Amino acid sequence: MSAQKPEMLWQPSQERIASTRLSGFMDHLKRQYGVEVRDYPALWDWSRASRENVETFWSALWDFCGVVAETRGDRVTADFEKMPGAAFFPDAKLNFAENLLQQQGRGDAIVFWGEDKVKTRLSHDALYQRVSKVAQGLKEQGVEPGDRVAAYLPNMPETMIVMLATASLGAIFSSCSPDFGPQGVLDRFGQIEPKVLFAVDAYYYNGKVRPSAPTVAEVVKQLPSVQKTLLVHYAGDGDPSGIDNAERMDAWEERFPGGPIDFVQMPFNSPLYILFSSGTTGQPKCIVHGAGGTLLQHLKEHQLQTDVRPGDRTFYFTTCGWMMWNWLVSALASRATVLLYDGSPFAPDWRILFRMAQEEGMTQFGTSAKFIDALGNGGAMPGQEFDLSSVRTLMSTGSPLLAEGFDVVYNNIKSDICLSSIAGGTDIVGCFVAGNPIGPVYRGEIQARCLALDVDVYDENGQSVRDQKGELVCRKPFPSMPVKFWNDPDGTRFFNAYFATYENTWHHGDFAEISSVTGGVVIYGRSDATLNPGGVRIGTAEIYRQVEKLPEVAESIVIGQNVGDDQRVVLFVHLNEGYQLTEDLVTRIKQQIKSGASPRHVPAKVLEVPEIPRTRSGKIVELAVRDVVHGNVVKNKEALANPEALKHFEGRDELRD
Ligand SMILES: CC(=O)CC(=O)O
Repeated sequence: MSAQKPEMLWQPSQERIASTRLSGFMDHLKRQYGVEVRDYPALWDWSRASRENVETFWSALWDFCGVVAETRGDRVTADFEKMPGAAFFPDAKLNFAENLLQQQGRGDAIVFWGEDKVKTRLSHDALYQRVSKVAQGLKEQGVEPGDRVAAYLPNMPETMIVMLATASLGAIFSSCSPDFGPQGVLDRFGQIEPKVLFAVDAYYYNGKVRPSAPTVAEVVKQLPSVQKTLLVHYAGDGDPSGIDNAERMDAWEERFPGGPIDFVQMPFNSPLYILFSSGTTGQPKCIVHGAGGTLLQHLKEHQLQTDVRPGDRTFYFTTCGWMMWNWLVSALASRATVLLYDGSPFAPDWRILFRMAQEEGMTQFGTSAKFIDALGNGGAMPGQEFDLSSVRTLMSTGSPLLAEGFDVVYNNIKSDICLSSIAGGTDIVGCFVAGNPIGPVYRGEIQARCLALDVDVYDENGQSVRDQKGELVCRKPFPSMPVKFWNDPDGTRFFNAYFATYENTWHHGDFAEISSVTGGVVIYGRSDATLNPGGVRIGTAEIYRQVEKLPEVAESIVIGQNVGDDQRVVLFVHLNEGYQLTEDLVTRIKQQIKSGASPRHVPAKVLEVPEIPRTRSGKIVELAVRDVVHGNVVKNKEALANPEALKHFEGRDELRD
């Protein structure tokens, strides 16, 4: 990125700015704390400048969002100068579920679509009662604070109910989507030893029923910690008889009377979730997130970065095996309705999510860069076919949204919309960089660094740089840092994951750049996948951006292959139907990369593959492909949605010379 202003694609009107939660928060800061800032850049700068400001920010956010707690305590931070080690609200006691169950009445708490087959909705009162019953059932089962409850469930209301019931007891919730096979589930739940398992009988994907009960039966046999399994009846026959110690969840739940929930008040940092790293380089890491940190981080991201308002209807396309599920469900705490969708986003075709947006009055539409690319490549024009007037914000994550993806959103979906490309991930159950509802959107740029996060980009010497690629870091503590890794008693794995590179600084592992002109951010890929031909670091997204401009290319994956003491860039392309990788196409691909990026980016080899391997949450796996090309074992193929695709990269003659 040069120090130039990219094209501005959208700017909020003055009325819109005035109506945002963020403007309300800025007023609150002014009235309560005398902090006066004119715009987002000034607010961000103030919010992370010193310990005092960070503390004021989080205190103000707590009040502004109306956090419910038994006690907040006087201290906002302890050991602030230590990373790891710093703590937020060390004297506070609260319950996460209580904060998400504040609304009452017959309005929608959850709306659920299971592809085009199932539509259900649950009111706030009904949700509360179901959570109450399940919490009573879990209590009878002996679940106590700190115990683990696991869910092998689709993205359906029961998953939220189980999570809320677990959290109401101060226990720890962990989930895995039902597309994982037995080994994938055991690699995850085997490490955390849940006491109770909730699992689905079958689910829908791409119009077909996919049975899960046989996997559940196999998993339960190898998970001795599980004392009881509750089978959720969804797309199967609901028969639990083949599973040890299993019962149907609906019948079990009905045995309990419900009524007021006794929310156990827990320390701010008590574990709420265990999330799993993708596990493509070994056993998945079990990342433990705290109740208070998750709550505050999501309140901030929803209300201030995404403008979620009371009465909104918030949607993110996700499974419950991805942290965007945890992110989405917290929207209840901002008094929004949560819209859940389970299945393929193309079932029966690309229209389904836009139909949901129109029929359900969606206000925030969350998706992935890959979905936006697919719409663009397929020439879909959702804005012409659907009334998307309710949708104010469109979010994208999963991989960097390239500049062309911004065009698809504004040309094909909606012109008056805040496009928030967001990035962070499982490690922080949230974002480092995200939207700014009161500022402009520039083509190809993430709008802003998130409030109260001292995000920067460092060069290899640990110096802050602008308009230059480097490592994304965070220089001060923040509430949603993980509490710890499970089974890491001395914290060594935790330290090595984030704090070993720069002293007292979070090293995130994204290769990124901050513009000195707009303050926007571009992410060029994961830093462990960067290419290094001739000693120059190149982010993989720099290459994807060029290659995917060619209509023949459906997708691509690029790696650095070690040859002698150097590295060469090898690009694999998956072509759209009807095309072949002719010499002419290879020349045009190289030409596009050379003119669009630089001669250094041009791959030494361009090879065709019929499929690109990806994780179950849709991320292409450059490191796994790199391993295969170098003849190394891919450690955890269970993490992949299509592990068989790896064989197309193995032993390729073209890569022997
Ligand atoms: C917010 C994110 O960064 C989500 C992801 O891509 O994992």
